[in-house]
Amino acid sequence: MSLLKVSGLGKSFGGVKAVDGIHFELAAGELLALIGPNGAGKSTTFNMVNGQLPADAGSIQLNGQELVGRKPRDIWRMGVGRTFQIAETFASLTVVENVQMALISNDNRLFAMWRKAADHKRDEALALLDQVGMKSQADRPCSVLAYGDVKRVELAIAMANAPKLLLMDEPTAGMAPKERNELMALTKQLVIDRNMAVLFTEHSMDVVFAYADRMIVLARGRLIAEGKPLELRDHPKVQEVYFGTGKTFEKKTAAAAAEAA
Ligand SMILES: Nc1ncnc2c1ncn2[C@@H]1O[C@H](COP(=O)(O)OP(=O)(O)OP(=O)(O)O)[C@@H](O)[C@H]1O
Repeated sequence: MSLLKVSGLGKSFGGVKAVDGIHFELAAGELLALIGPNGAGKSTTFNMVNGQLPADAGSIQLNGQELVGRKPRDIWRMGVGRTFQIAETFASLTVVENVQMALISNDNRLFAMWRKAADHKRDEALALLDQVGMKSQADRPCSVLAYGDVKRVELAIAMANAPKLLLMDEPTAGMAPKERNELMALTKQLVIDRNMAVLFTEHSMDVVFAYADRMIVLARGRLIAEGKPLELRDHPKVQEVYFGTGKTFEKKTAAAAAEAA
């Protein structure tokens, strides 16, 4: 059975059908890219999956349990996580303190306890940092980290809730190609090690082709294609929606095709 099953999902804003009856599934251990040009409905879909936006129509099931109609906090407790950027106020905390905060909040402990409990969950936080390669920088303030390292800490924070499904909205935005590849390779490793599913939006086709197990393509709220990235590369509808946006897929050269075979 799929971990996530989305059927007939729809949302309109005034007369605009932002998401128009889409269906897709996602299995544990899978990285699924959600792509599409600006205004295609990607953010609206994300916001319905984690409960920030109520759906007008359709169903979103996690392990057979309906998410539509539930509050974001309940959906988070059921195992749907989301990466959030470390807020400015948290930049003053150290790397390990940021992860401890996430663990404490997951335990529903009062924030007020924090000051008295600086060691609380430290070992657990260090174990999470180890998984993202940031244990050695645990006691540095987040404010001094390189951008790629901040992204790793954000991943560790998202892991504190042990999500079954992690939503990542443009995880590699603003990153240089090397950092981008490192972050996605790490994400893929976490997906495998934890048998977790990831749904991510991405503007870089290089990232999608290199790391996504499957991709779904939205255009004007409709799902126009679904499949393995390299199989969809030359799909006429996918070519069409990207045409003129500067993000057209390049046709594979004979040499590249031979290399991939
Ligand atoms: N709160 C809102 N109120 C009114 N219209 C909205 C709202 N949110 C989204 N829309 C409209 O719904 C459509 C889909 O928007 P959405 O943000 O989901 O697209 P997207 O694929 O995430 O785009 P981008 O890549 O630019 O972030 C667009 O036409 C957008 O203008």
